[in-house]
Amino acid sequence: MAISDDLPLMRGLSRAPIPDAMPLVLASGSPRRAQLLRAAGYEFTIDPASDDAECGVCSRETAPELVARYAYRKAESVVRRHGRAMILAADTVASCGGQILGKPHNEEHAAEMLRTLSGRRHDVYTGVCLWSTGESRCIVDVVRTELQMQSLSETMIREYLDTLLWEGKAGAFGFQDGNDWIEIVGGGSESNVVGLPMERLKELLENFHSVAETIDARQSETPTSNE
Ligand SMILES: Cc1cn([C@H]2C[C@H](O)[C@@H](COP(=O)(O)OP(=O)(O)OP(=O)(O)O)O2)c(=O)[nH]c1=O
Repeated sequence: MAISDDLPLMRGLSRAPIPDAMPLVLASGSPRRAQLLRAAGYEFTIDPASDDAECGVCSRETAPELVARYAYRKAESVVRRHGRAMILAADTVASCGGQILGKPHNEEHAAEMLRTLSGRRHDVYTGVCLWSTGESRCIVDVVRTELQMQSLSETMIREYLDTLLWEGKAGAFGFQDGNDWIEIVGGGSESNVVGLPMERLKELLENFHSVAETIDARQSETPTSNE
């Protein structure tokens, strides 16, 4: 098994201009999101969202609703620190059999998640929020990618846990980790699985002026996604 956390070459890594040539700010501490943006040719600065942007789980929330809400909250948590800028935030979870799998708290939690995913179809959802501070307008969108995990033995799970590659990854598994345990079903977005749907991001930037909503009208709620 490879033990590199570098991203493999991915499809769909091209950039769109930032509306009104605003400076782009990535409100994320995820190394994968920064790597994807760099690989696509974006110039940006990084200002990670507050940790408390991810607290407060609503028990009846679906995975797409959760990632939309968290992406919005992450963007909101950095907005006041910036003048005229386009803020980009995202949140990623896996969803399997009705369970939402976020980042594991520890090794045993990671082992449980891998046992849940073993041999099963599941989805990875990433919520993306683009927030233009200048006009106080934002857009939140969610992309789903369907995946198939092969059956994992306890030995495979323990060996993977020993690499520590599960740390900080939703569902305790990195699609990019260099083994062939997991496959995308039906040609979905690879970059979405790794934390930022680059194809959708480009579309959102290209259409920002026609799709973004004013922040006041939203009253801090996030839209329900169709995904
Ligand atoms: C499913 C999957 C997720 N991930 C990562 C992407 C995200 O970094 C992470 C999910 O956690 P997030 O909470 O979405 O993001 P983060 O905590 O890393 O960063 P921030 O909140 O500052 O934006 O899981 C992979 O790297 N590979 C995968 O295959």
